[in-house]
Amino acid sequence: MLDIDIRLRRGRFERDVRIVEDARVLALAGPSGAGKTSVLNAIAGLVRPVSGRIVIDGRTLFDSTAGIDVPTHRRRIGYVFQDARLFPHRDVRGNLRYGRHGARRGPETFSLEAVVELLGIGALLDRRPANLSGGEAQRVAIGRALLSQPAILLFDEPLSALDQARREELIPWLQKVRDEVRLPMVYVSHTQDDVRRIAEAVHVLD
Ligand SMILES: Nc1ncnc2c1ncn2[C@@H]1O[C@H](COP(=O)(O)OP(=O)(O)OP(=O)(O)O)[C@@H](O)[C@H]1O
Repeated sequence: MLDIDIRLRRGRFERDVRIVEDARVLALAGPSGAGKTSVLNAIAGLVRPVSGRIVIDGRTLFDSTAGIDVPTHRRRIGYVFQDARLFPHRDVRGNLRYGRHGARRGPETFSLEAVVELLGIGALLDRRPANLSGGEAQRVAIGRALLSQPAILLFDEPLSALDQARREELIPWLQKVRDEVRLPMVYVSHTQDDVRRIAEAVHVLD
């Protein structure tokens, strides 16, 4: 599913990362500063590796030898961050619709109705982000990512800004997304508990 062999450089940080993994849902673990976010950003096309290749689900996104560097907007990435990063001036419906801007023309895999149903956010559609709990905001952020019709979902510590109760609330939704959308997922986390409950395999960057 994931075939990554890259050299990363971020300022003075430099390391080789090699991940060859068949599992559909992979967790990336490891200490702070190990390069987890940099790997996600390299997959998303936001950080350019010095060299190497990134192949996901048979699709080559980057290959320095072959001169391939697919632009970010063509990579079909759904990215969910620590904080939901919703637009404060738009209601939930408006935030979800924004996800479609990034979508390619063509058949829609994830419709607004299906995403609202999947994430249980129908009652929130007219609310502004300021009136959502952290967990609700993350569900909307996941919905927005799905509406961009991604081929892969990237999660960068989606629980880490939430308190324990909200984490417990969000995990079943993440499991539902994992089981129902069947996309490749790369899930970065510091904590073993959510890794164990969400991922099929773990790759440790140390
Ligand atoms: N734009 C940048 N310029 C210089 N150095 C950077 C930049 N971005 C990241 N780094 C450095 O690259 C290294 C890896 O950072 P990265 O954020 O990928 O690690 P991480 O494993 O995700 O860490 P954390 O768990 O703390 O989020 C760190 O040493 C960081 O300081």
